[in-house]
Amino acid sequence: MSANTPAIVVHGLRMAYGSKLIQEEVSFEVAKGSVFIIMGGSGCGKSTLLKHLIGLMPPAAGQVLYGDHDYWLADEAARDAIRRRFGVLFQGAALFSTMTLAENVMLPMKLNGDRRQSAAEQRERAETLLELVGLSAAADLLPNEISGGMKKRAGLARALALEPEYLFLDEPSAGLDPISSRKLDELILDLRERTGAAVVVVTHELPSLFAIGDDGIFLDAVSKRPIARGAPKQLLESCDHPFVHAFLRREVPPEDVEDGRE
Ligand SMILES: Nc1ncnc2c1ncn2[C@@H]1O[C@H](COP(=O)(O)OP(=O)(O)OP(=O)(O)O)[C@@H](O)[C@H]1O
Repeated sequence: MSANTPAIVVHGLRMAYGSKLIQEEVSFEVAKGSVFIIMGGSGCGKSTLLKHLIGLMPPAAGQVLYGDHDYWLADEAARDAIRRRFGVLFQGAALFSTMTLAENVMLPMKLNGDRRQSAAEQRERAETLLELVGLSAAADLLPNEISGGMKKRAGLARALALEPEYLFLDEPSAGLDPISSRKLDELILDLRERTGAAVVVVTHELPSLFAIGDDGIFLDAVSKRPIARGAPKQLLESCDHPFVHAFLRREVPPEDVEDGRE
C-alpha cells in the first residue's frame, strides 16, 4: 500500500432500513492524517453511515475499503483485525459507570490489547492517555463525579487506548459549552498531528466543523444523496446548493428548499 493510498474508501454505498432508502451513491475517500466531517440535516443518515463504517451494520450495497480490504466482504477474522485498528467515541461517551476513568481506558487493552502487557503497564498507558486529554488528576474518579466535557475527553482517551489508525467521533461536542467544545477541537487536531490517524467526525456544530474539518461530505435527506463534497470552509465559500448554503451560514432556507426535511 503506497503512502498516498487513502485510509478509507467508500464506494457506491446504498443505505437503507428494510425497504426505506436512506442514502444512495455515497462515495468518498478519507486521506490519512485528515479530519473528515459527515454533515447534513437531521435524519439524513449521518449516524447510519457511521454504523456502516465501524462495522455495526452492513450497507444495502457498495463498498467500505480499509487499505486493500473490503470490510463487508472480509471474513470475520479479517473484520476483527480491521476493527482492532478503530477507536470510537460514541455519543455521550458511553463510559462504564461502575469503573473509574483509568479502568474505562484500560478496558480495550484488557479485551483486545497485547496479551503480554501487564496490568501495571496497562495502568501506566491509561495514565499517559488521561494526561494527554488533561485528566491526569481524575484517573481514579467515577464517571458520575466528572463533568460532561471531562466525560468526552475520557471517552477520547479510551478510544485511543489501542493506538487506532482510524478514529470515529459521533457528535463529540454535543452538549458541551463553547469553551469545552473549543478545547475538544484543539485536542482532536493535536491527536491527528501526533498519531497520524484518519479521523471521521459526525457533527453539526458549525464552529467545530469549520475548525477541524479538512474534508467532508454533505448528505441530503430529500434527494437521498450527497449534495456536496469538500472542506467545510471551502463549501462555505463556494457551495451554491441552497440547503448547504443556508445550513453552513445558520440561516433558514427558502421554504421550497425545506420541504420534506425533518
Ligand atoms: N433502526 C432503524 N430503523 C428504521 N429507520 C431508522 C433506524 N434508525 C434510523 N432510522 C431512520 O433513518 C434515517 C436516518 O437516521 P440517522 O440517525 O442515521 O440520521 P442522522 O443524520 O444521524 O440524524 P440526526 O442528526 O437527527 O442524529 C432517519 O429517518 C431515521 O428515522
